[in-house]
Amino acid sequence: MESGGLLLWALPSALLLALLLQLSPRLRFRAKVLSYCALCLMASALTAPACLLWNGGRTVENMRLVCLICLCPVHRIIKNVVRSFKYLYGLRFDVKGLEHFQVEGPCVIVSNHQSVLDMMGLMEILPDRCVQIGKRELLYFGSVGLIMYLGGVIFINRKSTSNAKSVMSGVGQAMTTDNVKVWIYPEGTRNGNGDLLPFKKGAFHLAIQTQVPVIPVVYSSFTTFYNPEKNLFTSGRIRVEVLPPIHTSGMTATDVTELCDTCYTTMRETFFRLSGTARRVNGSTPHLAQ
Ligand SMILES: CCCCCCCC/C=C\CCCCCCCC(=O)SCCNC(=O)CCNC(=O)[C@H](O)C(C)(C)COP(=O)(O)OP(=O)(O)OC[C@H]1O[C@@H](n2cnc3c(N)ncnc32)[C@H](O)[C@@H]1OP(=O)(O)O
Ligand SMILES: CCCCCCCCCCCCCCCC(=O)OC[C@@H](O)COP(=O)(O)O
Repeated sequence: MESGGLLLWALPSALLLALLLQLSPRLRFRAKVLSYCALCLMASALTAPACLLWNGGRTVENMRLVCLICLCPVHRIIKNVVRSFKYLYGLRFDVKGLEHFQVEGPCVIVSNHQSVLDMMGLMEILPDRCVQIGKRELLYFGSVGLIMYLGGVIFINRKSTSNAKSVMSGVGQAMTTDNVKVWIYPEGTRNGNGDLLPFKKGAFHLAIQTQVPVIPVVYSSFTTFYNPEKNLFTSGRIRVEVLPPIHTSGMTATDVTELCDTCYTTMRETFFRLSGTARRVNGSTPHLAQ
């Protein structure tokens, strides 16, 4: 019989999979990360048509759509969908300093970047009218690329500094004319080793060129609950702090390095404080040591 045959195969296969997952921590870790990717892909595929229908294309307004599903007046679809993921993975965010986002007009937000899980931390506190800078390759991640495109993410080619610089100077103009905030990960890549990488300078050039404040945001280290080397992915608590804005009015291109160093030092100290880790053995600051 059809259903009998199905049961004959499906049941032992499911049991075997459960046993394998139980036996192999690596497999368990991979399965959990894969489930996160699949969730992102699926949620994006379901959300993209709503964004397209509502606003007819790419706009920062997609971040604050009326939620058609629950009919709440000011729900922001992408933000709220991603915010719900944390319950599935048992993650909690303790956020401090949200009042610092209350600046008039545009600003550059800089934060540390540890893993793909950062998307949850980003959406947890994302202010209105804020777009992110992302690597161009993300555009090709299927429906996730599409939802990022629709949400207004600005894609840069990291391999070409001149291309990235010209894209970012276009961003500067849009920021002031359209009153848009920009979120940048100044480390330029993910880094989960319990410290910050040296900062790239694009974010600080942008802030000075447009004379807007820089607002640093720091997420505590994920290493206690998420560590690919140790196949660790459990529930956990993330401390988040939005730091006071650093104003750039009057600064010129010669101040970029100093602004970058100030942000780096402040964020690194905050990172260690939030993570409950002491400074690295000799307390060296790789960025300043270069
Ligand atoms: C509904 C369900 C949905 C579920 C799914 C979830 C969807 C969620 C939706 C939406 C969330 C989206 C989230 C996206 C997240 C993406 C994350 C990433 O992809 S992170 C990687 C890419 N981001 C960056 O790389 C930015 C930071 N990078 C920079 O700013 C760099 O500075 C860059 C690329 C512009 C250049 O990088 P260089 O590697 O060449 O290094 P340098 O040292 O910074 O620059 C070289 C020289 O050029 C000067 N320079 C840089 N920028 C300049 C400028 N604008 N003007 C003049 N000079 C500049 C610098 O001063 C430096 O010169 P001197 O060494 O100081 O002499
Ligand atoms: C159809 C093809 C499907 C391919 C797999 C889809 C995987 C979906 C993953 C969803 C993750 C959500 C967004 C991730 C953003 C992110 O964190 O990207 C990493 C980059 O910032 C830094 O890149 P890197 O230099 O590689 O560290």
